[in-house]
Amino acid sequence: MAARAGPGADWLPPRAPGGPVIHTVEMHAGGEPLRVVLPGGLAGLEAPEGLPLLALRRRLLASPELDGLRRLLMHEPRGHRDMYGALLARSELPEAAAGALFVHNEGASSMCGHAVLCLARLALDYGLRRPPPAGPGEVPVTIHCPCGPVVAFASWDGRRSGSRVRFHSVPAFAAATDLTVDVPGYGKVVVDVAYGGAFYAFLSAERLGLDVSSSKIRDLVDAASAVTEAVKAQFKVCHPLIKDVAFIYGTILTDGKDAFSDEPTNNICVFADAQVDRSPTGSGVTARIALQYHKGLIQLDQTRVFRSSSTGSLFTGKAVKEVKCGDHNAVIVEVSGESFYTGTSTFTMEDDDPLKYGFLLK
Ligand SMILES: O=C(O)[C@H]1NCC[C@@H]1O
Repeated sequence: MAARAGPGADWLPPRAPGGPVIHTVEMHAGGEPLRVVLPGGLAGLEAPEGLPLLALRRRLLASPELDGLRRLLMHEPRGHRDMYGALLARSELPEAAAGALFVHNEGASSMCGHAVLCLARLALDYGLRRPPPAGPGEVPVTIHCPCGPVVAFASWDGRRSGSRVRFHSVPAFAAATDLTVDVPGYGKVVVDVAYGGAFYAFLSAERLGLDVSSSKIRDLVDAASAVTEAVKAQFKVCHPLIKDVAFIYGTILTDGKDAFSDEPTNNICVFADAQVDRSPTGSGVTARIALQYHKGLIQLDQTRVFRSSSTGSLFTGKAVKEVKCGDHNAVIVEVSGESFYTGTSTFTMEDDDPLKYGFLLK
């Protein structure tokens, strides 16, 4: 038999009869990966006509089979502890190019800004959003996220999308400020809690005796994870409109530079199961801007630059409109950044593989 040179009819390896064959598009934004499964690409995740996205997310979280496929895609050997994914499905919102279920090493999140920066491009390039007949220009692309519809704006040159993308967040707000929590190993710690499509605890790393730019990632991850667990245990988070998003997703350690400046401010986001964002974290930038606006540290349309302390990648953020979210004074935040394609993959599995649904090193 001639050696196989590349994809063709017989390229797939021996695999479980009737087992999954999952095609993905691989992207990143600011270094944070995104493994995308297009609508219909994951058996069992089809969204019947009109099924609300949040119901589909609940089904994903409750189904051992679907969670097994999440682990197959996210965990080793096909992924790794810090892999991130978007499982796309039909949305009940007619204006949405797709519904997005964001998955990571532990489960599913409510918002993912770096993913929206990727998905706006993919929607145009893969036909989920028809490009404008008018030809080149900036194109609005609505991605239906668990936190709500997010409108992104991607450039289109008539043939393909461009790498720079921006999006307008869902209403973002400060949920608590100067909250004291007791963090095992660190004592009493003062944090803020804010929502940018997902709830995060915020504090400067120096409050934990660390430096967000020079401390070891391991030390930052351990400290941030301890803060997350403490806030989860000591603060009841709630969202006025969507109960599914009412959970502390992670902790963002900052350089403490919250007052407006033209200089970038550094942060690192630790979320899910000690997972580290390589990007500045789009939903985290959204929540940080909302917090800074709440504290009167920035004005509308003042752009700030956010740098990921893990890779140095940059996103920008600015509050563009005051809104209400229940009783909260909230803002719509515009986040911008660049996303890129890194390839495609096809994943299969063999029935007798004892690690067929993946594993994570502790
Ligand atoms: O950019 C973001 O918002 C996402 N990146 C990984 C963690 C967050 O969901």
